Amino acid sequence: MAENQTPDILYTKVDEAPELASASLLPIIRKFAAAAGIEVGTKDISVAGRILSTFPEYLKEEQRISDDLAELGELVKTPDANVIKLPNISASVPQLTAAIAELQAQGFAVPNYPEEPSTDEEKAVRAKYDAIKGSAVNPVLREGNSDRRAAKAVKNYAQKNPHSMGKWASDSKTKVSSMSDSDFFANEKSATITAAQAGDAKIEFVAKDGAVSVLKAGWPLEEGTVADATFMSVRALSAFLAEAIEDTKSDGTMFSLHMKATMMKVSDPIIFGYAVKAWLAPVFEKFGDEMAALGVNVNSGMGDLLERVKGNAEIMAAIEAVAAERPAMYMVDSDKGITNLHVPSDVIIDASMPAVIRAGGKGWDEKGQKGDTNCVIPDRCYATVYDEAINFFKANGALDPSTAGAVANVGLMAQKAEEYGSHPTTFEAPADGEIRVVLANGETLHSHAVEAGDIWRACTVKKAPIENWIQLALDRQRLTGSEAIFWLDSARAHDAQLIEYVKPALETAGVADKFQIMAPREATAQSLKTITAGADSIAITGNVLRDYLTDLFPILELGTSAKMLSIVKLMNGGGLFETGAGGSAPKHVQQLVAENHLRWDSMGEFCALGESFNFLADTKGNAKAGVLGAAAEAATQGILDFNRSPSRKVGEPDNRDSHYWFARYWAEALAAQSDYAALAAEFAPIAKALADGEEAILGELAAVQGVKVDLGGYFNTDPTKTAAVMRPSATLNAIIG
Ligand SMILES: NC(=O)C1=CN([C@@H]2O[C@H](COP(=O)(O)OP(=O)(O)OC[C@H]3O[C@@H](n4cnc5c(N)ncnc54)[C@H](OP(=O)(O)O)[C@@H]3O)[C@@H](O)[C@H]2O)C=CC1
Ligand SMILES: O=C(O)CCC(=O)C(=O)O
Ligand SMILES: [Mg+2]
Repeated sequence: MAENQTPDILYTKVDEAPELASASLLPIIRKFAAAAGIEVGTKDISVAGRILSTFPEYLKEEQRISDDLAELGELVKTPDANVIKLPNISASVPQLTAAIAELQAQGFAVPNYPEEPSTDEEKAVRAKYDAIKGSAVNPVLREGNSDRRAAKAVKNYAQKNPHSMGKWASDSKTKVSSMSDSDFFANEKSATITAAQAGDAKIEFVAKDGAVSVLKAGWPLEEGTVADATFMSVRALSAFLAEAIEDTKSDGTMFSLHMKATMMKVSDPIIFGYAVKAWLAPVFEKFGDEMAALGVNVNSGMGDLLERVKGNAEIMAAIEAVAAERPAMYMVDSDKGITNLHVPSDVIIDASMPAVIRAGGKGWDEKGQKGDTNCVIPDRCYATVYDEAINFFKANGALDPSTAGAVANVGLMAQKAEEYGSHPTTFEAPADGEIRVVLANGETLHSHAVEAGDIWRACTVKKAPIENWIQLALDRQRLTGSEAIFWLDSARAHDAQLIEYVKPALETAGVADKFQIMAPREATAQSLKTITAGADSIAITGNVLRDYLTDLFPILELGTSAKMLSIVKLMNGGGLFETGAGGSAPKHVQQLVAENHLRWDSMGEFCALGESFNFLADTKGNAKAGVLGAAAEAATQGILDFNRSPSRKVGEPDNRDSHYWFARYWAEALAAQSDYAALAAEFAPIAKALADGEEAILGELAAVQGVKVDLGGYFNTDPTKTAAVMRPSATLNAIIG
């Protein structure tokens, strides 16, 4: 590779558990790749990295770093992209402010997050931080639709080694509660943009007196784009939340709220804030002004609120008095007193609802007791999936992972598709009035009468991504012969527009009989029936259901979504290989710091690695990459066959042990192959050294566990300290270099 050229493969530097894992795994990957002349570069997309690259003017020359996310965002639009993307933090405001404080303490003079920006400078800083906040990475890199599924070997392993499942009682009181009206589902309008309507649209607010203000101008709508608008009435939301709290109390269950405040970074923290307000309603009635003066912002959660009011004994007493009257609360960490409402990013629906369902409908309350829970999901667009799953398991008992088939997913994700691209077009109504979408030709596309504070949003999905998604579905169905269902609700405005694309495409391809179109509730019931019978199904879904289902089904089938294969065929020809379908597992970092055991499972990385090398082989005719890819697949199989995945408990093999085994099986497979004699010769002594060193290496890895460790930071760890913690085997390091 010539200098200054993009490396053959780019591996992302992220945060939390997967980044710790990289400190051990990446040196191994680099060594093996280098032997085949393949360069593996890195790009920093961590939240700390994004903060530092955004504020060069606040930093000393030597502290400045490049804007790697912007560079990657360009690269994924080219056929040369070959990116291995690990999960990264999508920061809520409390996470963002914690990261800022840590960087400042480390000597980086980045500005504070302006809670209430007033000067122009503060407003500019706030706008920059808002671009770092929430799901700021994935939508930039996802220039393709997603193909998420369990590799055959992973699925076979799960069937042979079924994980534990909670029991579902038919009289379980666990349920899903949603609004019955005035939510996003009820108010949705959708249309497909015609040639005459295409061009830069704007979003306007029309006050009661007729005054028009522009909420967003220059909003490009291309021909063929499906453009939606909807809103949630906050008056109805507040009434619903108050009722849900009372209902939970009379059920004798615990209250839980499941949102996606990270990807839906504008709307969902607001909804979360209304829940905090509803929970503490009597306190707000009495002390609303005092709390406002103390800078309370409910959208940041109860944790932030308590921090601000803790000096006021009266308010604290009022909060305690309310707690005594409330139902039990679903906890994030009952030992530490962290509730569901503490931080908006602690309970994230895609991971949290499957965890409840896998546990047999159970959560943990303040006393650390297991119990049934009222799962509050205000909007109905997708809540029906969980409602139906819960009904299904109440009626049929828990899924049996030893016999269950698999639900794979083909997700419409490219180019900020659907709700997950809506944050720049989400607004709180400034007053009572009307919000409308006005097209380039002057026509009003959608309009809604709103009340002050209502959460209005518009979102789009473009024609080329829709067509690409349908094609991907056709390909996956043809390759597998599985049941294939488009999860689309003909009674929902947006879905009805998509069906207008899907039906003719299926007819043209002559495969209409191989696909079904079902609303999410019916599709859930059908898919669960199919996998219960041991067969497979392909869920062809929009972006939100892609996210939800690729945690739900793997967590039920495999025990975790960490083992998913997550391929994004980029629309311009490149490849983005996401590792797993889960997140950055903050719990795992806490455990590592407390007892030097990292239970992160790198199966997602292993699967992505094989795919990435194979892709390099296919697209660049790099035969050596193909050999490395096949050997990486054999190593992945070895991890499964010999049970080398990390254990959850200190004192047992962890993430680092699994990397040793991966390196060993990889080297053995390379030494054994005959396609490239030179590679075999190069890896034979490495394989031998790894085998000869087994006892020493495993001993050195085991010896370090059980004590506290220091990483020199949380968001911006010290690379030397992290490497020392994650690479504690001198014997292994001597072989890997
Ligand atoms: N693609 C991406 O970039 C994604 C990023 N995120 C971000 O990650 C953070 C945490 O999100 P959260 O919703 O809590 O989800 P996580 O998936 O990080 O955590 C949920 C649980 O899943 C299990 N888990 C996840 N990955 C692994 C793994 N590789 N090995 C073993 N177990 C695993 C762990 O459970 P156990 O208790 O069993 O160990 C973990 O505590 C947030 O900042 C979120 O925004 C979230 C999803 C995707
Ligand atoms: O980008 C994010 O915030 C989370 C992404 C996610 O959960 C997913 O893609 O499954
Ligand atoms: Mg997800």
